[in-house]
Order: sequence, then structure tokens, then C-alpha cells
Amino acid sequence: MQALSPPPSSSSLSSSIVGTSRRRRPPTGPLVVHCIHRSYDSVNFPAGVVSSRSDWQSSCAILSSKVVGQEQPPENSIASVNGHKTIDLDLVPSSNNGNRPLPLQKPLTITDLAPAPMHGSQLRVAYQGVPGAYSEAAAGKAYPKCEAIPCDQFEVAFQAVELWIADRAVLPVENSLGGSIHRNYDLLLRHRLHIVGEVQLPVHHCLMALPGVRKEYITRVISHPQALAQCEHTLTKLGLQAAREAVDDTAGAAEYIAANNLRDTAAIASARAAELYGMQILADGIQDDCGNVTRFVMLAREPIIPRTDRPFKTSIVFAHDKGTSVLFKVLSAFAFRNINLTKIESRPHRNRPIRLVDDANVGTAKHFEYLFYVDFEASMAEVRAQNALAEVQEFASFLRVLGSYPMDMTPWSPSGGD
Ligand SMILES: O=C(O)C(=O)C[C@]1(C(=O)O)C=C[C@@H](O)C=C1
Repeated sequence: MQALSPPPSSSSLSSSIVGTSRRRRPPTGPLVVHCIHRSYDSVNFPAGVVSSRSDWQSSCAILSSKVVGQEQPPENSIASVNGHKTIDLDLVPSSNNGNRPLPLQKPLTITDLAPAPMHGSQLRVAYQGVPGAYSEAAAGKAYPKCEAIPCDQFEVAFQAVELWIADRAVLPVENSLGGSIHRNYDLLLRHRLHIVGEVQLPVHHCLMALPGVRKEYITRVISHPQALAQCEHTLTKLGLQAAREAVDDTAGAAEYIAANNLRDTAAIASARAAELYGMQILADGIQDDCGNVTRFVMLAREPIIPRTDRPFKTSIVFAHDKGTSVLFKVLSAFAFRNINLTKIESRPHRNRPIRLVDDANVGTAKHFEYLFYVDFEASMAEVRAQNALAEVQEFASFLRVLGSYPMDMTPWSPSGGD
């Protein structure tokens, strides 16, 4: 795999897209963290939408126009959005004022408008981690012939798509054992990318160390916090007297041990990571449950056109200002239309974390405010979904459709293990 460097015009940006073999980092403390645009934290979204979001969008536009100017097609080129670089999108031919033949105009088809899968040109897919990470495998499952682009943190994967360095990002959102990956829920809201698909990946973990190292020598186990959580009981059962330490990604843990010749440290990572970094597998299938599966979402700059000819899922996020009592009414908008909810997640409402309720007699109650992320099994092309959202909107102070996309219907194959 080839490491992608930021375009020359982005010299003011940090080099955050990581390559295959260059990164060496300590397993403790913050790992390499390079944000392309650090003013995210000051983006007050959704409450402060008007000023700060427009600031953010204009800075982003400047950054992305630099990138576009150097090596990318213009933002309004559908052909490049979808990777069909050979299609001429000059839809209105200018007058033929020379004897120059007019370019042949091919009508756009539905596949030109659908962002995936690609036909011919290689799709660039950003993921968090280094080669051998599960996210890389998920990128390969979602887009089989893609060029997977490693990024050192989730936020960078979002930015890589926004700045046209990548066409898609594939990011984990939940795991069957470890639960939700909250960071990505928060980032979905802060960025303007659209969910265009999902993949579920069975996650099969291995315990690995340098060749010749025996289990008894291991004093610490390093991995991604989700992977450590997914193997917690098995690690205890294996009788390891080892401290657990969290690092940015599973494969990065294996890479770090190999690069620093650590003979007292083991990593939890994939068999592919063991192979890539010359590690020896000490135990295979150490996840606590053989049904260990992580769900990833695919993100793009443009939404896809929702359809009704196959099962679709829609993801939304909303807030309301009447406390959680309204939640029942909101959710019943789906129940009355027989729309199945597959997930509900609440996150702190960053811009309005507390709602104060004054009662002169007893004091001031401080209620926490939440944003609710809901996935439901229907396409936005269906009238019942449109009606349900119209009803939700009546109760919501804020509502955004994150995406309406085909459900992953691949047959279930568990990851193995005990
Ligand atoms: O560290 C990796 O290999 C990742 O791809 C990240 C990640 C995660 O964030 O949940 C992905 C799948 C597994 O659940 C464990 C870790």
C-alpha cells in the first residue's frame, strides 16, 4: 500500500495521513495526533450554527480549493465525485465556433449518480489505523478494489474526504461486545459528510508477540481500547499477569512492538497484522464471544439517492428542548408506521449540556440535555419514512438525516473463538 502525502498546497496542514512504515510512537499517553484544522473544537454546532459553522465552512472551502487547484477536479464535477473520470460532464455544449467536433455526449445513467461501487477507477478510502487494522479490512469489504488510505485518527479520515484526499471514509460506529464508538457519533455531527453504506465485520482477535517470546514473559498487553474490552475475560482466563495499555489501533500495537523489539509486550490484533509486522501468534480467537462483530459506516461528500428496491436503513440525529419526556412521542412516530428502529444512542448536547428548571421554593433543577442518534429500517424514498420524519420534526428543535443507505445483508459468519 502506498502512503499518501498531503498535497503541496496544504503545506500549512499537518501531515496526518499516515504511511505504512514510518510511524513510531509510544503505547502510552497521547499518540500522534495531527489535526488538519484545529478550530473544530470552537465549532458550536448545532446551537451556534450560523456564525461558527459558516466560519468553518469558509475555512474548509479555502483549504479544499487549494487542494482542488493542485490536483483534484472541481467540487461540482459529478464525474469525479463518483470516480468516473472519463465521463464528459459538459452537459450544455458551447456553440461549435471552430470546426472542432463537439464531444460525444453520453447520457448520465443511474450508476453515474450512485457514489458506489466504483467501475474502473480506484476509489480512495480513508480509515483510521495502519495496515492490518480491522478498519482497513472493513474498507476492503465495503469497496473491494479500493486504495485504502491509513489515517492516524478518526477526525483525519473525515477531513481526508472533505479535502478530496480520499473519496470515502470507513469508520467503526459500534461493536457487539464493546458498544458504541462515541467519538465517531460526535464527529458525524460536527462534519458534513453523508452515510452512504454500512458493513459489518466479524472481528477475530489474536494475541501476538515477537518470535520466540513465551506467554510467561509478557508483562503488558497493548491494543485499541475496544479490542482490549472485547478480550477482557479471555485474557484473564489465559492467566496473563500483564497490565493492559490502550493505543490508537490494533495493528499499530503490533507495529510498535516490532519496531521497538519489545520482548515483554504482546499485542491484540488481526492475523494479518501479525503477518505484516513479523509477529508470532500466541493465542488465536481470543475475543470473549464468537459473535464479535463491528459495524462500520461508509461516508462520502454527497448522499446517495435512496431507493426502495432493496432494504435500506436511515440514520438521523435530533434534539428537542422539552426534556426526555418527548422522546416517547418521537419514537412512536416510527412505531405507528411499523418502522423498526435498529439503534438508539444518546450523546451529551455539547452546546446546551444543561437545562435549568427554576422552582423558587426548592431551587434550580439541572437536567442534562441530549442528542439522540436513531437508525431505522426504511428508505427516505418511502412515504412512511418521510411522514415519520415530518412528525419527528414537530417535536424536535434540531433534526438532521445523516444518510439513507443500503443495509449490509451479507450472510452471517461468526468470527470464531470460544
Ligand atoms: O484498531 C483497529 O484495528 C480498528 O480498526 C479500530 C476498531 C474500533 O475502533 O472498534 C475496529 C474494530 C474492532 O472493534 C477493534 C478496533
